[in-house]
Amino acid sequence: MGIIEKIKEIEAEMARTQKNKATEYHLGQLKAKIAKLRTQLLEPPKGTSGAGEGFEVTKFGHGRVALIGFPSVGKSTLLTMLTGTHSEAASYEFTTLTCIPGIIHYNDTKIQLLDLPGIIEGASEGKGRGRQVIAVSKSSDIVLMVLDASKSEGHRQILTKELEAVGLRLNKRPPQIYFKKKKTGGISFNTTAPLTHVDEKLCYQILHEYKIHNAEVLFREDATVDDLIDIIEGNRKYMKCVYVYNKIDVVGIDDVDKLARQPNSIVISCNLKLNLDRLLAKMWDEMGLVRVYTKPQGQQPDFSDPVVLSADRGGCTVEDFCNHIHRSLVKDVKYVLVWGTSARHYPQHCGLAHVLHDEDVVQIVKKKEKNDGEGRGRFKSHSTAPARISDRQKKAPLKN
Ligand SMILES: Nc1nc2c(ncn2[C@@H]2O[C@H](COP(=O)(O)OP(=O)(O)OP(=O)(O)O)[C@@H](O)[C@H]2O)c(=O)[nH]1
Ligand SMILES: [K+]
Ligand SMILES: [Mg+2]
Repeated sequence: MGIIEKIKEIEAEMARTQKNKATEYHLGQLKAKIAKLRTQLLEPPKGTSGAGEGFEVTKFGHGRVALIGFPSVGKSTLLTMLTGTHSEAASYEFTTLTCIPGIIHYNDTKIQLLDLPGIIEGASEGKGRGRQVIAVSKSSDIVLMVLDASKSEGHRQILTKELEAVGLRLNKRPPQIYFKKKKTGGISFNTTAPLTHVDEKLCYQILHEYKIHNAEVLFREDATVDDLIDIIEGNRKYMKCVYVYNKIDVVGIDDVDKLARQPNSIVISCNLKLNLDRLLAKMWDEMGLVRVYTKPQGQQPDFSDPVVLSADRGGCTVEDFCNHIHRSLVKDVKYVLVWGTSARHYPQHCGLAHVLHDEDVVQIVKKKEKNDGEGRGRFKSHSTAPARISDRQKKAPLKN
């Protein structure tokens, strides 16, 4: 029996089983069995990288965004509008068959946008080009789930389920469960919050299913069996997702209003060019990119050429900033001067661990270089509340 058949069989057994206190342990075990099989399913076939022909697109720019959605919701139309790269659009389904990259220039950063074939129910089990599409989505920083505003709301749930089945968790944070496998000592089960979904016995059973007999488990919140399985599997990817409802030109205003009020959602029309600027702003915000401008001593920073950092990709500390400029720079740094919202006063003397904010300005002071003392003077005299540098910059140049 193939893996998919095995999953189907267990799903059928779960559907047959009544949900109550007595069956709780059995159902938990079945969930773990399915999770194990799904992980097996994700392993790329031997001798391939998993992406497949037409899907191996080189990463480019400061971040990557994937367009995911049912066929003919307008993904390719949107890519063409936002990037200027042409991607074939037509009224028939499965017009797009490969991954088509385009570039969005926004806020002095470059974002790679990927158009993908439409996916359908069963994508996680390999229907259509589901597996390739999912592999590409996992490689991106955020997902834009494109939906047809005139079609069933159920599409969003179906797609979310398909992505969950392959280990993607949209707009969720990792469960607050500490888990560590041990060599000996048995299972130690602890909790710092009252649990209503999982008890010690259920936890043991799930671990047993994974053949884990020595481990430390600490629940820091009222997590579920699914959360526990996610932590044990350890291969989940937590991603931001913006729900993009396209084609609002063919929907009544009341329905548009309802969709627009849902969390993480934005309503657009490619045909009428409606709201595309708000979509870009939302996308950019969700990516959490941090632009840092370098200021050479005695000169103004170049505000058109930021170093772009990200908390999700590599981090946003002064050290990350230095490593971005040059790998060997960190060891020469004495301290840095920082202007911007991360600084308590201008300029603030900061060490390598200081966390930078978007639009901060940084001047590096190297170990052997003599500091002229100007920084310290300003440290005392300047107590203005930090503001975005780009706003301040228009009024007065930065000294140092
Ligand atoms: N009414 C309306 N139609 C749109 C809009 N955007 C795209 N379309 C139409 O929707 C159809 C499908 O567009 P595509 O861009 O090919 O959709 P897709 O999601 O890339 O489709 P596949 O590649 O087949 O998955 C085309 O006929 C578009 O002209 C819109 O804002 N409003
Ligand atoms: K289409
Ligand atoms: Mg398309």
